[in-house]
Amino acid sequence: MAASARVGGSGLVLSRPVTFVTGNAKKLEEVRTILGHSIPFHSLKLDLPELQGEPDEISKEKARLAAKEVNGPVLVEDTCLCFNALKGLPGPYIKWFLQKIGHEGLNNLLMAYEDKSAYALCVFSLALGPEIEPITFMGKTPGKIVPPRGPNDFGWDPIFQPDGYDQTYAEMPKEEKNKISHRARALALVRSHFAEAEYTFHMDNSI
Ligand SMILES: O=P(O)(O)OP(=O)(O)OP(=O)(O)OC[C@H]1O[C@@H](n2cnc3c(O)ncnc32)[C@H](O)[C@@H]1O
Ligand SMILES: [Mg+2]
Repeated sequence: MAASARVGGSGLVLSRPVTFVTGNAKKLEEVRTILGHSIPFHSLKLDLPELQGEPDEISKEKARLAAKEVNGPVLVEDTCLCFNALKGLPGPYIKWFLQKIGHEGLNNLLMAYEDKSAYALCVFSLALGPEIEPITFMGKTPGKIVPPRGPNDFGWDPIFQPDGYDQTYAEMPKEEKNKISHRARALALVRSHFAEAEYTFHMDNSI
């Protein structure tokens, strides 16, 4: 199946709609809610390798790998939770830290420091095809790390309290999180990009 992109009348014409590739059902749920019908996309559940490096490079490489797998336009995202006292760590390695030491262990990492401030960072990368250099979009929400409060249904939500709120991500209504989250901020940029680029998506594989 050929996947290609070419410049059309007002913007790039793509061989098919964008596929959002993630192994995380909660991410997908938030992306669907935040984007609504503003960008047409499919989703594909695929566990891509957990890469190392700077957040934007990890996200770009993830997009390159996903575009090869899908052989077409893809959107991926990588989320980091960065502690200022630890110079940005665990950052992109938060998944393993959370899995191994949990909410309590993450709080304990900051025990020796007065500074409990942190930020949630979301980096989306859009690759229009396997041979096309990905473009990245970053969203950041500052806050602090607190002992867990609220339902434990999405990652580190119970221990992240965004600045200006007395609730953690887990305690606040989903609509509220989706207004101010790292993911919502990054997706606002993705949406502006799509609005400006005026891509046309074809279901026809022959272009
Ligand atoms: O397939 P992908 O998209 O990579 O999904 P993932 O679960 O592996 O996600 P990441 O590699 O981006 O790792 C981020 C970790 O942070 C968690 N996470 C991501 N977004 C979150 C959010 O908005 N709130 C709380 N936890 C989040 C997620 O469950 C992971 O443990
Ligand atoms: Mg991952």
